[in-house]
Amino acid sequence: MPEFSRNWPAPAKLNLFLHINGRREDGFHELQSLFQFVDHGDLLHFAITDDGHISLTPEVEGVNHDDNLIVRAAKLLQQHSGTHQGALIELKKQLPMGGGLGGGSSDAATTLVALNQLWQLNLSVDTLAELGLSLGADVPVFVRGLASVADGVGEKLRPVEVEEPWYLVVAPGIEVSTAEIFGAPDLIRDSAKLAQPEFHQTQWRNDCVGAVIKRYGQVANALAWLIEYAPSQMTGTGSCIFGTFTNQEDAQYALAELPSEWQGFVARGRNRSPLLDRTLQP
Ligand SMILES: C[C@](O)(CO)[C@H](O)COP(=O)(O)OP(=O)(O)OC[C@H]1O[C@@H](n2ccc(N)nc2=O)[C@H](O)[C@@H]1O
Ligand SMILES: Nc1ncnc2c1ncn2[C@@H]1O[C@H](COP(=O)(O)OP(=O)(O)OP(=O)(O)O)[C@@H](O)[C@H]1O
Repeated sequence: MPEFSRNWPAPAKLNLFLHINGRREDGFHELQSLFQFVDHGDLLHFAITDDGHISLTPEVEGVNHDDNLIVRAAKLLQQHSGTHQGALIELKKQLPMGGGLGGGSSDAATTLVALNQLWQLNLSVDTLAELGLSLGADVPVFVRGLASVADGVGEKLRPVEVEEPWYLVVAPGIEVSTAEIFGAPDLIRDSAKLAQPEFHQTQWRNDCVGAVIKRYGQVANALAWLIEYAPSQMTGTGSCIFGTFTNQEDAQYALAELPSEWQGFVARGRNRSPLLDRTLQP
């Protein structure tokens, strides 16, 4: 049996705010968003081989092997570096998919960072982030591992230090189509650009939430429930929502009351991702 390098974290992200400032000619939206990580996510294990083959177990339900962002990230790294090494990859999927937690993007970033180290490629973080961008808009922030304000169409990142509260994340059990929400005629897309939006906490909001709750009743119901316990918001284009708590006990208390039709977890906000911490370990 090949030896596995275990427990590479692929944490979830939350968009603490998502302000949409305009729509470009090509249909993409100018936005400002604050990304923070949490200490909960998927876990990946890697064993290095010398046959060039990439395998992933178990398969992710509903995603073809070659479409999986983990496999695509590994193959992209092979192509870019010219290495003949391969990898057996095990995935412990814990994050709900299509929920705005960025699980697929985070898995891809962790694969890039871990294989760069294990294949001894010595590619820079800038190079890995650039490769990651070709896989998805949210991959670079996971590669860099620092809470950041994104600007432009999400590609410009500026690291920031913000509070690290406890969150109760609730998954209403449905997938929201990002393209549908960005295409919605009623989407708010004229928010003012703020010079340093992280300083204006009272103005933090998600401009997509109105368009989402109008179309997805489960998100509206979950938000109405959570807001009774804590200030609550949606992440990305949903469907997941999060309540912000000053301590773990209160978040756990609310989780214990969660209606059985929804899933949820309690996690701590992190300005430095668990992946960044892991890269410093053997
Ligand atoms: C908005 C965020 O949820 C913030 O975390 C993400 O950046 C969305 O990332 P994602 O789910 O990987 O979505 P992408 O595959 O990049 O984009 C899906 C679709 O959303 C729309 N889209 C996305 C980003 C953006 N700045 N403007 C857009 O209009 C486009 O129609 C695009 O085709
Ligand atoms: N390893 C993977 N894990 C999850 N989804 C994957 C993976 N590889 C490919 N996908 C595809 O990516 C889609 C989006 O998954 P993901 O969990 O990243 O969504 P999300 O949390 O809504 O992300 P975002 O916040 O970027 O919108 C899935 O529906 C699935 O088809």
